[in-house]
Amino acid sequence: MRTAYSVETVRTAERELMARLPEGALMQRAAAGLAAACAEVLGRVAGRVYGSRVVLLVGSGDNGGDALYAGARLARRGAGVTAVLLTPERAHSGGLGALRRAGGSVAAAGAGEGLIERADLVVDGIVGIGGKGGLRAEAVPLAAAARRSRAAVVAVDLPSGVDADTGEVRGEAVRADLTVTFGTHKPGLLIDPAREYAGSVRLVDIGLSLPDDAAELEALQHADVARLLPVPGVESDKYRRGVVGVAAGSARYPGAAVLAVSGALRGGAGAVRYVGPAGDAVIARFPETLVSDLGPKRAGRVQAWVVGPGAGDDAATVAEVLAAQVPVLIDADGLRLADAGAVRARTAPTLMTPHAGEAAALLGVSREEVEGARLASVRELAGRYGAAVLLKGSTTLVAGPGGGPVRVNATGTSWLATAGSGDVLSGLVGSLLAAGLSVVDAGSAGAYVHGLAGRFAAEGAPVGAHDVADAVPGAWRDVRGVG
Ligand SMILES: NC(=O)C1=CN([C@@H]2O[C@H](COP(=O)(O)OP(=O)(O)OC[C@H]3O[C@@H](n4cnc5c(N)ncnc54)[C@H](O)[C@@H]3O)[C@@H](O)[C@H]2O)[C@@H](O)CC1
Ligand SMILES: Nc1ncnc2c1ncn2[C@@H]1O[C@H](COP(=O)(O)OP(=O)(O)O)[C@@H](O)[C@H]1O
Ligand SMILES: [K+]
Repeated sequence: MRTAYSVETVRTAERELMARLPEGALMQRAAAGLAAACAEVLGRVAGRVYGSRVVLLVGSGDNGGDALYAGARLARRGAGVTAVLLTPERAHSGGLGALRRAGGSVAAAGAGEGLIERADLVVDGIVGIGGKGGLRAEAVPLAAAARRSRAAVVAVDLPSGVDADTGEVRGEAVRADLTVTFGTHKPGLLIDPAREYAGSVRLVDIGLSLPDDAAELEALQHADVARLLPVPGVESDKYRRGVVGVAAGSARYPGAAVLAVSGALRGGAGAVRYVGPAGDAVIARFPETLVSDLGPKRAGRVQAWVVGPGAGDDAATVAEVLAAQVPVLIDADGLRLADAGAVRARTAPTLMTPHAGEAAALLGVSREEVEGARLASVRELAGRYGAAVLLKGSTTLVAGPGGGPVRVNATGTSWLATAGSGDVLSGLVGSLLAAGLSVVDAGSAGAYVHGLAGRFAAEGAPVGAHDVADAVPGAWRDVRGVG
């Protein structure tokens, strides 16, 4: 499991560690890791460190100090290192001394942009976890020059200008090819839009110890998901594996029912029960489905329900499903049709799976506001509804009903932005619920497998939602390391 911690938690852990170490030791650890990563990048872009051109963008805090000490290490290996100081009177004095002693120099006022244009590597040490808001005016032209330049950009701890705790980007920020972060991931490195600014992320261990229960974010990895995915035992039968009910589709949108069932059949439940007006279309495509036209209450036992994909205006079915004493996943039209009081009153677990537009409608804000503040939005929805919430998008977030770390999933690909792929996800996750996973585990493991399936199906070319469903077994095998 990959975890990310808030700035406050990082600061506390840093203080504790610093009290036990000689002064400056932590910064030296950070600088050593940063310099090693920069040397690798220089090997790729300039062929070697010796003789390469490195520009350090140095702000007024310790983030700039890291950049200066790393720059000193590169200068000792023969790189031509020049520091551009954003506030010369407040630059880290120890780091500046080290850089000068190693043969590095400080740029003359106004020379920054020209230097960046000719550089092989730009090291962004403008601001790290001490940053507030977007880049300040004096840093904006430098960030723009770095973007124009053919130089590689390595961000120190965080791309300057992004919010470490939320992933929000208000105003200008540095766009990095690589971010070298210290001690732990910060939430902003894992959540869009900031995640995109970070490029790839490398974690340098500086010896911080962080409490397991204080993580802000958790990102499942293959091994975590492999442990969660249900696998039938020798004594299993279809009922013991769980039956998932799918109440979806309408005369207008029969395809949503077919796609939700296609996901459900690949999600680990022993049987899929379909309820709704698209039974013929479902059976034609998936004859193994148990189809009923009696409505959710009389359709027979299920261990979990999925309601809402393509449901049109069928509020009665949504209400009937919400009255069931089993886990319920509410998606798409179901989110609009569900009575908020009925959702809050449920005693069995509930998982809501909006995309940003649906989340915006539920919260009464704009889509852009949700996309700009995903973490706050998913937590707010979970709190309001007393339900788990899976917010879809480029990084999918899953918040539990009672707080705790939010799960983040980044296995997806933008090729998944295709009509109906969310219906496949809802069926898949519903099936995992029926198999007995908790709402947060089902949502995050389902999003993981679905994202991977999207990648496998697309491989760089457009796909339809049914291709994603077809790729789920391959993703599942990949996660389990079989086949
Ligand atoms: N505390 C420690 O022991 C360690 C800290 N490390 C580094 O130290 C950083 C934190 O250092 P600081 O607490 O000094 O904080 P930063 O260096 O992140 O930033 C603080 C400074 O930036 C200015 N600033 C704030 N917002 C700005 C903005 N939007 N644009 C431009 N300037 C802005 C502030 O006026 C302040 O002077 C970490 O991100 C990491 O890089 C590492 O060396 C590891 C060890
Ligand atoms: N840019 C993106 N990058 C990665 N995944 C994405 C992106 N856009 C959408 N997705 C994923 O694709 C799926 C789309 O679901 P949704 O928006 O509900 O579509 P639909 O309602 O058409 O089924 C979700 O799993 C979502 O996380
Ligand atoms: K930085």
